[in-house]
Amino acid sequence: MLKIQGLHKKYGNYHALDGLDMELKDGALFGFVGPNGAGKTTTIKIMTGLLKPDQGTVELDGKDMLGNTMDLRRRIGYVPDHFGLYDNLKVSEYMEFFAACYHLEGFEARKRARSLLEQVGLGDRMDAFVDGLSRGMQQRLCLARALIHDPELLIMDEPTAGLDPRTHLEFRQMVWELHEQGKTILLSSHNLAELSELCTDIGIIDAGKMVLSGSMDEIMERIYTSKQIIISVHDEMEKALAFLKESPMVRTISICEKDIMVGFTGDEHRESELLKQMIEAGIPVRGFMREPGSLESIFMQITDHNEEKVVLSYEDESGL
Ligand SMILES: Nc1ncnc2c1ncn2[C@@H]1O[C@H](COP(=O)(O)OP(=O)(O)OP(=O)(O)O)[C@@H](O)[C@H]1O
Repeated sequence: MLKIQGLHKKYGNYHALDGLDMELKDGALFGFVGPNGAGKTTTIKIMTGLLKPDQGTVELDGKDMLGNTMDLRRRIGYVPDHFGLYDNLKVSEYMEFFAACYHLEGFEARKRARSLLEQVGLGDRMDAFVDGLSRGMQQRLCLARALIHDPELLIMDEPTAGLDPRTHLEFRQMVWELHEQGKTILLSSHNLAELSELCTDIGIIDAGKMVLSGSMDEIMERIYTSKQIIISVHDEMEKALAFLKESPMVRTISICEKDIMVGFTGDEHRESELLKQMIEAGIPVRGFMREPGSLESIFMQITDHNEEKVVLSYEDESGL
């Protein structure tokens, strides 16, 4: 649906986006994750036509959008990180104001506003003033506003920042329902754990570049296979090493104290095959396990610039 290629954006001498590529598939619930200052908001502002990049393309269904921001805005609903609400309006007036921006007026506008407000749980707040709403309610109002023109793609920048746990949970439920109803959704956050439970796809941005992206299943598989297998054998170390060198799925072998660390490209099934073959070859295996690791630990490694980037080196080698 949305394809971004080679985005560059500088603020003065600071390179906020440095050749960012990104693809958002039709129907995806995409988690756009990165540490503070990684370039999420800058990317989102370019996607929504609010900021011009120095270089790069943004296409929606194969059509260039940078020169066609009116079309872009018709097809996208945007919830910014700062709500920018008009405090002195009533909730219903606020919704009707935005409906009018999309040429929706009168009965149709009121009907659509009421239906959206009910959907986000603000049906009983039509006559309340916007500035009297709690932060969670203002967030939901912003969401209703972003849906007023029934956009195909909904983009939300850090939507859960500052929400208490209960409101947070309700918000996630709402996002999930919108996704079930067929909306393509992009949510940004610096909290990977939060998005990994909700999203179908994840893109991790760091220092203005997309460093890892794909469906949750693909990413979990990559993470799993990027972890080494730790094998310990009773004596017979040489025999074990000779065997492993011949195994086609073994990518790297190193020795750490008495353990053999094996970079292995196979899945869980292949992993148990390897163990079986080692035992059948008469190697006295005492221990055999994958290194523990999680999406969160990989995120920390990717975004900690002092550490080796495990997933990236794996990606480079495997060509995935
Ligand atoms: N208008 C601006 N002028 C100068 N620098 C800017 C401007 N907007 C953003 N930046 C800088 O560009 C970098 C990327 O900012 P951006 O807001 O896109 O990151 P982000 O990933 O959304 O961060 P956060 O999670 O903190 O909101 C940051 O270092 C930020 O300080």
